[in-house]
Amino acid sequence: MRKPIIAGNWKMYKTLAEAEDFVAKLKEKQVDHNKVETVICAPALFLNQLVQASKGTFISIGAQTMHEEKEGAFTGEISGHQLQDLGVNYVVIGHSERRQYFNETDDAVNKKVQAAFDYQLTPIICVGETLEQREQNETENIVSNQVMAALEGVSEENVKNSIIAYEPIWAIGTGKTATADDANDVCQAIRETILDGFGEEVASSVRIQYGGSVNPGNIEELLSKEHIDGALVGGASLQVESFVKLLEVAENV
Ligand SMILES: O=C(CO)COP(=O)(O)O
Repeated sequence: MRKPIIAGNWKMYKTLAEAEDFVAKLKEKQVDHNKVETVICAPALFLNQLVQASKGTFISIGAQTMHEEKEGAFTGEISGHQLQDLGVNYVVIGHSERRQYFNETDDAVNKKVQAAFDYQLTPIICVGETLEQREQNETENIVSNQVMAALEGVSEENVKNSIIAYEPIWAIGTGKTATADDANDVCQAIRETILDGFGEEVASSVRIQYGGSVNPGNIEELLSKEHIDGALVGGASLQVESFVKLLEVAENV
C-alpha cells in the first residue's frame, strides 16, 4: 500500500505573513502523518521560516525548483545543498511552468533530479502533455519519454523514493480536470514505463500524483483510482480550508 502524498504548490503566491499564518492554522489540524504525507512547496523566500514553524508537525516543506550545482556563480539560483542546509525535504523539479517559461529541458530536469538525491531531497518530478499533444494521441508517449529522461542514470533505490507528478498542461489552473479514468490511465502508463526501466519492486513502490485543477470536489474520485497516489495542487492549496479538505479525503482512502 502506497501512502498518499498531497503537496501544495504555492507558485509565486503569498507574502511571508500569509505563509506563516497558513502554516500556523494548518498545524492546529489533526492530520495523521501515518495515513497521508503533507508537503507545502513554498516560495524560496519563506522556506527557512516555514521549516522552523513546521518542525515536529505532520507538515513537510518543499522548494519549487533548484539548481543542479552545489554552488557557483549562478545569480539568482538556489542549490540543493542550500535547501538541505535549511532543512527542506522536497523539491519540485520540471514543473511545466519552468519548462515553458524558463526553458528547462529534459536534460536539465535529469541533472536536477540527480542533484536532489545528492542532498537528500525527495524530487517531485513533473511531466505532462499539452492540449495539442493530447489531441494527437501522443500523451502516453510524451509522458513516458519525459519520465525516462528525468530518471536516466538514477539508481533503483532513488527511483523508488521519487515522486512523479502527472500534470496535463491544459488542466493546470484552468478548472479543467482530466477525468479520473484518463488520469489513471496515464499514471498507469507511467508505472509501466518505470516497470520496464527499473523492475517490478520499484514500479510498485514509486508514488504517482495527479495535478491540474484538483479541488475538494474531485479529489476523492481521483484518489480512488489504482495508480493515483496523491495530488500536486496549485489553487486549492492556497487556502487552509480547501487544503485541509484534500488531506482529510486522502487520510481516508
Ligand atoms: O500546477 C499545478 C500544481 O503544480 C496545478 O495547479 P492548479 O491546481 O491551480 O491547477
